[in-house]
Amino acid sequence: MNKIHPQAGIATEARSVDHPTREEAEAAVRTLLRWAGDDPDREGLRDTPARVARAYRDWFRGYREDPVEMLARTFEEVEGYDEMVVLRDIRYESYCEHHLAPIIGVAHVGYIPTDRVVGISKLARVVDAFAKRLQVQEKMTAQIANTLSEVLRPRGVAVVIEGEHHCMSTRGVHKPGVSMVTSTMLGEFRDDPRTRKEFMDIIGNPTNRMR
Ligand SMILES: Nc1nc2c(ncn2[C@@H]2O[C@H](COP(=O)(O)OP(=O)(O)OP(=O)(O)O)[C@@H](O)[C@H]2O)c(=O)[nH]1
Ligand SMILES: [Zn+2]
Repeated sequence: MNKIHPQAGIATEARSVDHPTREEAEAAVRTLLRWAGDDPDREGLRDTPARVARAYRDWFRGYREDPVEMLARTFEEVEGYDEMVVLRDIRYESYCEHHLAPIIGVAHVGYIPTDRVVGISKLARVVDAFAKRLQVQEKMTAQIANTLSEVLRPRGVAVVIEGEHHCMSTRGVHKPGVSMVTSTMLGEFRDDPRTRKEFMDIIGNPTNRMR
């Protein structure tokens, strides 16, 4: 079951799974090494299952992070600042849930505060908390926007994500340099075309940004 945060009704954790032991995880890596056509007992590969198990803890650390808690501390003394706040070009590394291949790109996050703002590093932390999981880009975009909207209760939230999917560039259709662009606009960003345009002007033209 997902852990539902009481404050916001947001699913903040992946489904709790029957967590394997480290030995089981390493055995699975040995199997994949054999599947690749190599010998897991040769010297160079002997420590690889342990390394991969450790790497998975890093690549998928988002399952152990709570984006709602990250947004808990806010600041009210902003002299009535009520214009758009934008953090652009937040580099992220995520993983395609279909092939386990990297999705690498940048996220742009904007919101219009009501009476309180959040530390800007927290916006980047929320991006990472969702990125460091197995993802579909559309879902990641919506999760980031919905979390900011439900926790901060701002007048609007905009999230644009660009991603190069390595499952498309290094295998399958083999199309390097293609970027997928997704967006979720909520509140004033969705309702007011001028607000949306101001945000899009601030983040600029996505073309070539990732290269
Ligand atoms: N919409 C969307 N599609 C994705 C994302 N990541 C990967 N995909 C696509 O998911 C699809 C999975 O298609 P399948 O036909 O089941 O898998 P496949 O046979 O490996 O497909 P190919 O990649 O075309 O070789 C592929 O078209 C991927 O390009 C994503 O974040 N969003
Ligand atoms: Zn993929």
